[in-house]
Amino acid sequence: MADFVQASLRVIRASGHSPARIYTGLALHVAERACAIAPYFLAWFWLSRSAPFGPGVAGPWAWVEPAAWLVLLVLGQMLLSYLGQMNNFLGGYALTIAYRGRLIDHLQRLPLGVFGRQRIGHLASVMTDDVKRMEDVFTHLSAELLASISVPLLFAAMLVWIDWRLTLALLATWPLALAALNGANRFFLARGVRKQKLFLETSGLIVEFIGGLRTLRLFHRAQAWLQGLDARFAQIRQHSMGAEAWGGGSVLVYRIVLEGGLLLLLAVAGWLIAHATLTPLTWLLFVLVACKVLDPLLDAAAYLVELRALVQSETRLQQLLDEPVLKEGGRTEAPPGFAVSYRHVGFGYGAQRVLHDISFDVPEQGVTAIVGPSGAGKSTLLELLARFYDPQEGSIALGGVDLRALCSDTLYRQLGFVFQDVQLFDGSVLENVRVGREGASDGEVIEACRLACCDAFVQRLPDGYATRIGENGQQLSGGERQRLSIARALLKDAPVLLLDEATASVDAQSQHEIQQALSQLVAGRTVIMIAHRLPTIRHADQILVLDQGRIRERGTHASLLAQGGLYAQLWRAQEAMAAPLDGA
Ligand SMILES: Nc1ncnc2c1ncn2[C@@H]1O[C@H](COP(=O)(O)OP(=O)(O)OP(=O)(O)O)[C@@H](O)[C@H]1O
Repeated sequence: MADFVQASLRVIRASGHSPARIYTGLALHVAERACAIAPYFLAWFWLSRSAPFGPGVAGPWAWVEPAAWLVLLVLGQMLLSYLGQMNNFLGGYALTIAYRGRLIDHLQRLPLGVFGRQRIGHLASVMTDDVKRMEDVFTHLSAELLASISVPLLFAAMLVWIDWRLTLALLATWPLALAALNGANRFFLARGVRKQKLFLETSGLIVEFIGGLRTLRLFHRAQAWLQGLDARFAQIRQHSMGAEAWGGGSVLVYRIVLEGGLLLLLAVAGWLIAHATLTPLTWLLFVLVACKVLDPLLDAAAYLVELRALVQSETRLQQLLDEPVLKEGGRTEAPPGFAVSYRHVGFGYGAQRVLHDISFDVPEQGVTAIVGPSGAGKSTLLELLARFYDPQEGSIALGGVDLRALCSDTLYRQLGFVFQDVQLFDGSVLENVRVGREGASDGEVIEACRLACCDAFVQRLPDGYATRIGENGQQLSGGERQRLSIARALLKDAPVLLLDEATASVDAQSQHEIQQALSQLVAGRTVIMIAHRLPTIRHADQILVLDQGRIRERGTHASLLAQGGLYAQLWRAQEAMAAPLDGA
């Protein structure tokens, strides 16, 4: 319970929204519950004052006052219930909207490197399922839980006043029952963490399975994956059954101990009646009320599952909120120039060191190409310039200004990107290219597409530039997607261009068209490009050869060939691969 309260308070704090409305709703719910139980005590009170139980004589109109009170209580209960619910709904939704806004804002400020593919399934689950759970808690569960707890407490307060001995008998088993419930809670919480982890891993696998189904089926691996998923489900089932068997036992103990209070009550009442110290009316009241007191407490055990889920969801959301955001620099004006310099840059993913002591300069409007074997750290080197991450050692400057001093919007305004992994959205071609520059006219977008050699294939689409291209542009070929991303970059017209050449994976005609589009794009810009096909960078001003995270060689194409080192080896290897094809 303490975990639940702390988790709820953390959510309230994180949302930055006033919880006044929720508290009002909860207070109204308690008042509503008080109206619901009041008739028992009023009946006891009137009956104990009048015949045959009390000294008074019931007149013909004696029912009028109790009836009026009853009507008043029912009306009050209805009104309080309505107002309580409204306050809880409105307050709960407003708070969770603010909380979700805070999470989205936080996500937006995380370093771009955090959104690696492996995290998308996890993030999607956290941002939908876990936030939805918070919404349910603040709009429904908290009120129901408070009602479950407040009813027994209100009853107990009244019963103590009527007969403390019977009340004591009724309450005597509560501490033991609560201890059993607490034990069950701790047990479920510990098991639940592992179960949730299994769930999250499994949903990540399902996302990956659906995303990669085409490849898996083509390679006849779908069945093997399904077996892997089945094994995961079996693990979850086994884990859940273990948890239910043991945890369910504790809940059963809680219920038995709680209901044992009824037996104790009857025994004490019998003893008191035998000693003539208890009126039959008070005995009747306690017997009637005892079940009403216990019912909500028994219900409270059922909320245990939801409380546990809430605590776990909140933990995951808090972990997300605890992820360090990208430190924003204060400088909002563009740097005075667009030369790039890396100084003693070192970087690693966790314990794995990927870049070591990297220093180089990219002159303004010059083309610097990065080549090297797979896994050498080329993409990482480029991503550091876009602040996907900050270097752990050394610094990177644009126009002489350290990237960390620049506001990220200012930095991104100076950078154009053409990466291998082109992200397209389920909108029209026009909308997708316009992502490059908000507010660009249709004419400007079409002109950029024309320069990027997109016009011909776009015209062939059913509705031309208005054609919707499906989620992530699945209706387009790799080369077409690539050219749309070049059109975007052309439209953005940023002075610095980061290019991850992807022509290796497309056919010769597409390669030619992409090359043509790129030559439009690189003109007059500071360019850093990762090159996979060495012929495309023969004319680069500078070529850096990266190997195992270190710059092994640097120079022009001719000077590197003359050196006869790694670059010359790579060149010869590519020539040898191309030769049979050229000869064919
Ligand atoms: N997000 C990440 N988390 C952990 N390790 C990563 C991540 N991205 C890359 N790596 C690792 O860092 C090393 C360098 O990767 P990087 O993608 O920078 O190399 P690369 O030279 O661009 O390779 P390629 O030419 O195959 O794309 C590799 O060992 C890779 O496994």
